[in-house]
Amino acid sequence: MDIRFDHAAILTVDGEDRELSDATLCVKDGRIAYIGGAEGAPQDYSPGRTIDAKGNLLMPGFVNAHTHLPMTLFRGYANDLNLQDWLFGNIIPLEDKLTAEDVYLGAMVGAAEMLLSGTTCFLDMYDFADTIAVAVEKSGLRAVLCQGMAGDGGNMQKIAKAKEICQRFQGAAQGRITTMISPHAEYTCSEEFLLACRDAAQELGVGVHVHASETAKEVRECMERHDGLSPIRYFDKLGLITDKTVLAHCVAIDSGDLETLAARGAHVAHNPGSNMKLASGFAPVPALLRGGINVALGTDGASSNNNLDMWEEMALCALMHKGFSGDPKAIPAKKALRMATIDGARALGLEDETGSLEVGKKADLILVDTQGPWYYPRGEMVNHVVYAGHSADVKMTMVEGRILMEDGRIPHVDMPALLDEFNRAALALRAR
Ligand SMILES: CSC[C@H]1O[C@@H](n2cnc3c(O)ncnc32)[C@H](O)[C@@H]1O
Ligand SMILES: [Zn+2]
Repeated sequence: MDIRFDHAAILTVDGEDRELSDATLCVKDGRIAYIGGAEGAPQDYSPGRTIDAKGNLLMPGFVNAHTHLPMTLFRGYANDLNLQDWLFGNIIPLEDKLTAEDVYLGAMVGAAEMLLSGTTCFLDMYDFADTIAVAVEKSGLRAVLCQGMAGDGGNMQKIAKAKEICQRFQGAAQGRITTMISPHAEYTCSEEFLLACRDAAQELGVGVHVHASETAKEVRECMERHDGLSPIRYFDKLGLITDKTVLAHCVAIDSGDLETLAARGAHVAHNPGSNMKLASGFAPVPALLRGGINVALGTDGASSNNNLDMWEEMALCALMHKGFSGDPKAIPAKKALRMATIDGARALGLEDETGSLEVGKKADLILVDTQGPWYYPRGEMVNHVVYAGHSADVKMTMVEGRILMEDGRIPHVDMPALLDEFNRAALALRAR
C-alpha cells in the first residue's frame, strides 16, 4: 500500500544532511517518491493511507553493520568476562549444542528487537545462515547474511556450504537478502582456509566479513604466528582486504593497518558497546575517519552488548570518542547518525538502495515520536536524536514501503507465543 506522511520533521541523512520541518514524504511502490513541502507533492498520487506525522520525525532506519542475530539466546549469559573467557570458555561450548530450531527462535527475537528499535537492515555472521534467512523473510527486514565459519584444511566442506548459501540466498526475500563470505577471525582459521574464503568471495563476486584486531592479545599472537604481521596486514597479504571487505572491531590497530585499510577502500564495523563490555578497548575511530576509511556501527551479538539497540550504539560512539580523545568534535552528532545509517549501507554495498531518505531509494525508514520533552526545544533535531533520543521513541518501522512495526506492535509476529517458545529453548540450551 502506498503511504503518505504529512507535517513531518525529516532528517534526510543524504549528501546535504537536510533537516526539514512540516514536510511531506510520499512512498510509492516501496520507494520514496517525494520529499518536500505539501504543495509540491505529486498530483497523480493517491496513497492508500495518509498519516498526519505532526510531532513526529522521519529518518532512515538504522543499519546494524555487525551482529550475530541468534545470540539473543545467550543474552545475560556469561557477563563481565573478557573476549577470550566469554567466547571460548562459555559461548562456543553452548554454540556447539545449537539446533536449527534454537537459531530460528533466536533470530526471530533478534529481528523483533530490531524492528522495535528502528533497525531496518543488518549484516549478520553466524552458523545456520539459511535458517536466519527464514527469519529475515518472515520479519520483513533487509539483511546481508554470512555463513560464519572457522576451520582449517580439513574443513573445506564448510566453505562449499557457505558458497551454496550465497548462491541460494543472493537476492532472496524479494531482493532484501544479499550475502558475503565470512571467515570468523585470524585466530580461528588456517591460512589454507582463509585463502579458500578469498577465492570463494572472488568467484561469487561478494564481499568478505571478518572479525579483525579486536584485542591487543589477538594482534600479539597473530604477529607471533605470521612473521610480525598484524591481522590486517596478514589478511591483506592473503588478498582478503578489498573495497567489499567489512572488518568488525579494528580496536588494536596501528598506523600501518590504517594505511592498508585506506589503500584498499575497506570498511570498518565499529562496535563500541561490545568493545567496552568485553574490555577490549577503544577503536581509533577518529583516526580511521581522518584516514578516509568508511566506519559503520554495529551492536555485535546480544550476548556481548547486551541488546541490538542502535540508538545506544550511536550515542556511545558520539560520547566515548570525545571522552577518550579529549576532543569534543571527535565524532559530531551528525557523523554518528551517518555512521548508524548511510555509512552502514555503504559498508554493506547497499548505499544506492537504503541508508538515507532520497527520492528513488527504497522506503526503509522510521517514524520517531518527538513529543517527549527530550526533543525540545525544536530545531537541530539531529542533536536531540543522538544525545537525547532512545529506541522507545520509535513509533513505526518501515522496510521497502511495508509497515513492519507500529505503536509497539509487529502485526505479522505473535510476540507472546514467540517469546514463550524462545524462553523455553534458551533455558533448555543452557541446561543441555
Ligand atoms: C562463526 S559464527 C560467528 C562466531 O562469532 C562469535 N562472536 C560473537 N561475537 C564475537 C566477538 O566480539 N569476537 C569474536 N567472535 C565473536 C560467535 O559467538 C560465533 O561463534
Ligand atoms: Zn562479532
